[in-house]
Amino acid sequence: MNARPPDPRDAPFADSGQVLRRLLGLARGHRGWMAAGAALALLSTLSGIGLLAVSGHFITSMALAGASGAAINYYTPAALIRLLAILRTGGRYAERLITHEATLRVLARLRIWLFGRLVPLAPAGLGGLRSAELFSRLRADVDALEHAYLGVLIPLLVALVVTGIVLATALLYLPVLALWLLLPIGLGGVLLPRWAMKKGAAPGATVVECAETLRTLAADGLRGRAELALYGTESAHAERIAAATIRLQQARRQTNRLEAISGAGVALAAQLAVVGVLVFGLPALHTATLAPPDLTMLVLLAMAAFDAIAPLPEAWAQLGATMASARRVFALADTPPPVIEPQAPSPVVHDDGLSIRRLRLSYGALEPWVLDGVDLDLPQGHRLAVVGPSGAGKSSLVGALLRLYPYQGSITLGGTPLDTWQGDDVRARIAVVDQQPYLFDASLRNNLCIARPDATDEQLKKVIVQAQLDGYVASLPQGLDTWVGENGVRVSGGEARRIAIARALLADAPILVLDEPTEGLDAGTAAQLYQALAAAMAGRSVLLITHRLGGLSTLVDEVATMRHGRIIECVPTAVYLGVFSGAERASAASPAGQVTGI
Ligand SMILES: Nc1ncnc2c1ncn2[C@@H]1O[C@H](COP(=O)(O)OP(=O)(O)OP(=O)(O)O)[C@@H](O)[C@H]1O
Repeated sequence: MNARPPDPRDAPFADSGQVLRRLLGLARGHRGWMAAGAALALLSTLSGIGLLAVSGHFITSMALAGASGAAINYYTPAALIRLLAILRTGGRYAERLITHEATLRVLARLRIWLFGRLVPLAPAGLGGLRSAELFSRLRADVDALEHAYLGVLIPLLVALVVTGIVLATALLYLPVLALWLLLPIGLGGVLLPRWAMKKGAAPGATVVECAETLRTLAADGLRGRAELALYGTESAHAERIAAATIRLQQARRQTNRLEAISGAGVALAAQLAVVGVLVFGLPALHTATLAPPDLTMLVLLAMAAFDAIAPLPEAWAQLGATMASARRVFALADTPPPVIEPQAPSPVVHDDGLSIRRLRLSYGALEPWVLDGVDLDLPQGHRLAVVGPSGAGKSSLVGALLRLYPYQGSITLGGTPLDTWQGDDVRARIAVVDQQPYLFDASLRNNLCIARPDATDEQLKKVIVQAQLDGYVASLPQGLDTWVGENGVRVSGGEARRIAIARALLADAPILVLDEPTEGLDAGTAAQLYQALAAAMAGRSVLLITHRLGGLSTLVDEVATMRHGRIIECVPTAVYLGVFSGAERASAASPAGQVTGI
């Protein structure tokens, strides 16, 4: 139950064919769009090639007819040229529309799929990844996967069909030419792409890795810009960005060099093909085994074949980066959830008594136990404070209660083990105000309504008063429609905490867990808040985690002291506050003096 979550960055190298097949599997439901896009790409390419070949043939025939004075039928080829021109232009337009529609649909599906796989991993399974890295996988890596369809599958299909047609035509007119063409086609269409793919794998993966490092450094630098400026370390941070940029540039230079070499290689192969047509075609003209218009047509067809082959080496060189992105996405998606949902969840009970026995929790296989045998009871309707020095494990206890982290020992809710509950059912019965509550970049109303999307104005008003926020909201010109900014930058720490308390109260859960709810509040507001919470939670359970002793007796019946991941005593609040003076108790609970009176 307490296995260390695997680090997604240690993903084993999976073979590219498997990765591509898995990507295609995820495109299920949009394969019709993908097939239509591929069919249109073929139609427009073949129309273009047909246009070249028919025009060349027609112009040569006209020239010969003009020279010899013979009459030829020019209506049919002229009509065919017009038709092919329309098909090429219209086909190209429709191809762009449909292939992009297909790509966007597949990417949207991939993103939703990946997000769905991430949800059960949070927070325990994502501990090794920073938010910028996660964002990078959800956005940049998923976006890079479009190359698999637009840059690899379609060009490969088009090149296969086109070279097949060109070889078949050559075979029909001049079999020896078909044999010769195998050489430049093999060079430009098979050897160069293989070489480019092999050489492009390492720099491609470096490009992806450096781009992620740069995004992470930029995001970190922006978030921590005040600290960097304060300690004068902007230049050190800038140097790390510069180092990552240089590595990225070097890798890009390598991929560009590969593209240039393979582009030159394909151009050379195209020349070889044309030379071959002339070398074998001209003698055939003399022996009249080939007509002059057919020779023109074969020259143009050979050139057209290389228009289809030209994108292959570059596509294969970029495949390294695409595969690196795909592997990172799959490695993340395949991380097993650290907290496993039960196969047959227990039915929801209506007794909300919590009982904790021999609870142990660590944040990784090699990490120490931060909870090491906690025994604690919170019967229905009771209110308990857990106090103790910083690092004692108080917040970790909340993580275990919410089934956010795997644990050993037992926690029962209404007599039923918590690990037989669905995580969502547990979280519907326990509302939490976190130590660092997160506020979304949205209005105050939106931030509150996360707990209850259909909350009425009356319900909102009630919890705002209970959380001692009414004065603050009344002072806002836009009231509940006030924007709180990214992670609540436009509200103070104390206001953010009270918004989180109002949000938790709105959830109307039978158990309320408050982690340092009075942090950032003055003594008067804190005392009023405790009073209001005591009234709001009458008959329901409260678990309060705090360093501050002031006003405790208003809210809680008992105080449990935690030290080194264990509850060392649990006594009625009056006893706790009465036996020793506040100062003596503070030093008893925390050698560092972190448990304080307000
Ligand atoms: N996500 C995490 N990953 C690894 N270690 C963690 C994590 N969260 C907490 N810890 C460690 O667990 C120990 C207990 O932390 P916890 O936050 O539970 O203590 P606390 O009693 O709530 O402290 P405070 O009063 O300062 O909030 C600490 O040593 C901390 O470093």
